Amino acid sequence: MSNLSKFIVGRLRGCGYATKGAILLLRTEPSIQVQAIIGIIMIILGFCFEITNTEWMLQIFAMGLVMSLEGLNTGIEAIADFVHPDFHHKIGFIKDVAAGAVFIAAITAVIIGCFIYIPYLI
Ligand SMILES: Nc1ncnc2c1ncn2[C@@H]1O[C@H](COP(=O)(O)OP(=O)(O)OP(=O)(O)O)[C@@H](O)[C@H]1O
Repeated sequence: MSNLSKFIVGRLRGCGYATKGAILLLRTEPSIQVQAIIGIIMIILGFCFEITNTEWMLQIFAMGLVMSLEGLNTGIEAIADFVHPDFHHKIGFIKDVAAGAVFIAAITAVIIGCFIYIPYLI
């Protein structure tokens, strides 16, 4: 197999693992499930209010940002529990800052949502 073929097969395999991970997140993580439901509601609202292409881009970007950070947060929590299952203040710090990153993204998404939808409502 040539280097190019090996590269392409490797990347395709990587995409397969990543898809499996995304499905695993959606099937097992309540936070991601809630975010996915909110995302579906926002998509329906987007069609109802006929938002512009730029607004769609911002909305989809905000949703992707929150859900991808939630996935990273889940991974960090899993690593923390694996390397140190017992109580430790550093594990608490690690989990708190990872959750804090999701919170910042969620606040950002809410602000973007307000900028998009409030003008349609007033
Ligand atoms: N091993 C630990 N040592 C110290 N503090 C911890 C530990 N495990 C959890 N905590 C504290 O409890 C909080 C919640 O942790 P937990 O792992 O339950 O996260 P969670 O956000 O409830 O995750 P999920 O609901 O996705 O399982 C952490 O942010 C941290 O402050």
